[in-house]
Amino acid sequence: MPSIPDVTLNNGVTMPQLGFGVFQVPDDETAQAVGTALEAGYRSIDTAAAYGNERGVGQALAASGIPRDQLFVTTKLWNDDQGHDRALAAFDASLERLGLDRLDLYLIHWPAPEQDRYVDTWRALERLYADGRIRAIGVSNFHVTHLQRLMDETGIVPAVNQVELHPGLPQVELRAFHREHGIATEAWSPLAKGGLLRDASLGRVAERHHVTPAQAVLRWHLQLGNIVIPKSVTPERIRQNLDVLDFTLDEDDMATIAALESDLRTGPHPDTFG
Ligand SMILES: NC(=O)C1=CN([C@@H]2O[C@H](COP(=O)(O)OP(=O)(O)OC[C@H]3O[C@@H](n4cnc5c(N)ncnc54)[C@H](OP(=O)(O)O)[C@@H]3O)[C@@H](O)[C@H]2O)C=CC1
Ligand SMILES: O=C(O)C(=O)[C@@H](O)[C@H](O)C(=O)CO
Repeated sequence: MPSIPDVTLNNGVTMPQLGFGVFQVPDDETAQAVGTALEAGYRSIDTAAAYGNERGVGQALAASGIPRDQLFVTTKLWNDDQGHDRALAAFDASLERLGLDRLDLYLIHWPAPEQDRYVDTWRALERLYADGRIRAIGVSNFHVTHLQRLMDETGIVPAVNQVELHPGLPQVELRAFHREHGIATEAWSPLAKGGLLRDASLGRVAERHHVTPAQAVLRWHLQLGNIVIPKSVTPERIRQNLDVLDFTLDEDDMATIAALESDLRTGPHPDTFG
């Protein structure tokens, strides 16, 4: 199987374009799922303090025997821990649960605009970055207004914005803003939580390439330049979602998948959540 391509972030750090997400995987099942993913070839793992499974992720990383510099670990700061000092403490707690002394990517999970603390929180992440405790810092679920404010008030451009993104919600304008400012786009729920996979037109694209609908959707993301972190607890699907590197969708295929746009949101709205 070809190797997973890297994306170079705006500070020069490289991140695998295809990783493994663990939302809603219970902590005591996480080590097994992440272990299967690492065995299959994934090297990037996406978790969050809010998922309650950082310990399970850490156990799998430790058990894998894979050298630390070949792994890319992301976790996220939960909304209750926003604010400068709380963020510093939350970071220490996440690292302790993960069993790591350094993180690859730390994200503010949601802007939680009603709290109005994401700029202060961002300054804490900048400090952790300056101290060499995180290789890259970014945000999640930020819209253009939130990104613009961070950049205006701090001058530091996030390396990554992880947002809900799939054919039903392709985030065309946000992706254009990211491109303009050198922010990498990371797609959460890249499979729309499984919701679009029975679509007939998607099925025809998949059939043409002898792949599954999920593989066609992941390939669509990769060709758009998105970083993806599909989640599965099913070993066969974990392996299948990685096997998307040796076929290419043509323009018609890409357009067919793009036509699934329907303003579909599977998660909360960033302007009102948190
Ligand atoms: N920053 C944020 O706010 C958010 C971040 N995320 C991150 O993004 C990751 C992925 O998003 P998530 O919401 O989990 O949803 P996904 O879009 O990755 O879909 C996961 C669902 O699709 C199923 N599935 C996976 N692979 C296949 C396949 N090949 N064929 C058919 N069905 C499949 C899974 O089932 P099964 O497991 O039973 O195999 C599961 O039900 C999360 O795990 C998390 O890391 C997610 C939500 C919000
Ligand atoms: O999975 C995540 O990372 C999320 O932030 C969301 O799932 C979010 O917590 C949510 O769906 C709350 O209802």
